[in-house]
Amino acid sequence: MFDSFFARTEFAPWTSELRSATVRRSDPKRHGDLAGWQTIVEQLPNITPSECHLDRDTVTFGLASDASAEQLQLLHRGLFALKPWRKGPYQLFDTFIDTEWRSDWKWQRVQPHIQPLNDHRIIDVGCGNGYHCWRMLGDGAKYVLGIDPSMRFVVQHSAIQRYANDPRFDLLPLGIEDMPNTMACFDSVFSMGVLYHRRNPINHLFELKSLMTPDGQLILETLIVDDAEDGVLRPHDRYAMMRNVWSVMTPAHILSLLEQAGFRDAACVDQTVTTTDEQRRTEWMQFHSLAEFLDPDDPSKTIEGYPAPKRGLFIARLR
Ligand SMILES: Nc1ncnc2c1ncn2[C@@H]1O[C@H](C[S@+](CC[C@H]([NH3+])C(=O)[O-])CC(=O)[O-])[C@@H](O)[C@H]1O
Repeated sequence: MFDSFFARTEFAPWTSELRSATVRRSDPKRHGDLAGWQTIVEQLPNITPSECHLDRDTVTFGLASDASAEQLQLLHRGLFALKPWRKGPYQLFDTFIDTEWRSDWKWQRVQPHIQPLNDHRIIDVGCGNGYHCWRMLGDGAKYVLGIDPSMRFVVQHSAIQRYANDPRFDLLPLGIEDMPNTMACFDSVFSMGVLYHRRNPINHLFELKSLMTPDGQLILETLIVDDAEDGVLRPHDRYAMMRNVWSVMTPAHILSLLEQAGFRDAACVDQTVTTTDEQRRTEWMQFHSLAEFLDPDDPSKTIEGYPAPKRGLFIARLR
């Protein structure tokens, strides 16, 4: 499943460390459902897409006319069985995957503020099933490595790669903590929606820094709050029903952490409140979504009484 990454010579110095972590993370004993998901992917029909579009809001592989009615039905059934699909949207032949998130909206906020990605080698930390990685390739990136510890998302990616068959994109089942700290070879380092999941935020910034080339750019996107004591809101238990949110910081606090971690020219270039149009329940993600995580009497608050989710986008460099 991960052979294409391990065949790349430019990562040879780190291959053995990354291979051990990949084997450990994808151990079927840790994931009761993994074998079943892999069988679903193996049983997807063989169809060759006549065209692919990575530069569209809906990342698209193939046309309905590329396959028989029976193949289209098998494809739809297989992809649907891999739900919940959180990040997208995607179109595979005649199947439209209407994901929980309009991830294209985030990309529209990011794209105008970053250095062109032409010929960049990129890492996307916490990439989910890889929606934004496809968009990076659509914007001219040379190669994208996505990492995400969730095996379900890795398997969803392998279903898409079955049709995309694109050697410029690998997704490994890794957390940022699995990455070697000497792998400074990425021109753009993306960390979107991960910082608040890390117990030690400045440590996360150092981890990201260690992956960057000296001229590289950091694109950091995370939950923010307008005000908090000492700049940090630490949810007591859950935040918008999420268990693993350790801290939500003010933009000023995040900028100061970036400076402490040795980044230059750090700027907060966008702040956007997440709406129930951007994150919502769909046929492809049938669990509760943002509408159920907000106070029904006051949608400016989460159900726990904290400020409702707002996201900040930060750009920084090393020199
Ligand atoms: N230690 C970790 N290391 C790496 N990834 C992690 C870790 N812990 C959790 N994740 C992964 O980080 C992702 C966070 S979602 C953002 C997805 C995409 N980036 C987006 O911007 O839409 C949050 C959101 O919904 O915004 C999930 O896929 C986790 O599995």
